[in-house]
Amino acid sequence: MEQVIDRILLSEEELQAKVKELGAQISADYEGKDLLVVGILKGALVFMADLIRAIKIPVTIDFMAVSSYGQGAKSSGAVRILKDLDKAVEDRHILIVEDIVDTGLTLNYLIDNLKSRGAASVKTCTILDKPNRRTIPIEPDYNGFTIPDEFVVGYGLDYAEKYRHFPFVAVLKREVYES
Ligand SMILES: O=P(O)(O)OC[C@H]1O[C@H](OP(=O)(O)OP(=O)(O)O)[C@H](O)[C@@H]1O
Ligand code: HPA
Ligand SMILES: [Mg+2]
Repeated sequence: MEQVIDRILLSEEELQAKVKELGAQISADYEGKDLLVVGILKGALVFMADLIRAIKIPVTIDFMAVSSYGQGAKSSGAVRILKDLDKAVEDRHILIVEDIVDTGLTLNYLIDNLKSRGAASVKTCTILDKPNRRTIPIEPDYNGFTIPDEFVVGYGLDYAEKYRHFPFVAVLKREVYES
């Protein structure tokens, strides 16, 4: 299994400590507000599960699934909604939870989409940020780690749907996705 890994970038311990910090910050910022946490499937699954347990105020959760990467390591450029929210979000404070902001395409699309539905506010939280790859100038409101421009897997992130279950974040060997 580990033959596909070039190196571990973030250990399980580092990730868990950062999630606790983010949860505390979000709990303080949204104190007294009605917060809807929206996880973006599938990548955000693992981070979302940890983050909501680190948030100490009442929240409700929902999910969307969008896809721009498909099977490969490159974005196709177009965002598609594969699964929409269950309920209307008018007048709700929304926190979008992502695993990574890369080109910014997905997050930019989601922010516009949810604002156009009349949300009271839309903020974003990601565990990883890869700013060198940005094509749309957008910054997450809450970010765990800024990482270099390398393809990473684990903690929810996949390559061709594999490796999401690694409890750490690792750089994939180039030969895995360039072969
Ligand atoms: O900033 P961007 O360039 O838009 O890239 C980030 C998005 O790409 C990945 O999703 P993907 O389409 O691979 O779906 P997945 O979450 O199911 O893996 C990732 O989970 C983010 O949602
Ligand atoms: O580095 C990455 N790894 C996995 N999925 C991704 N989606 C955008 N960037 C990445
Ligand atoms: Mg993916």
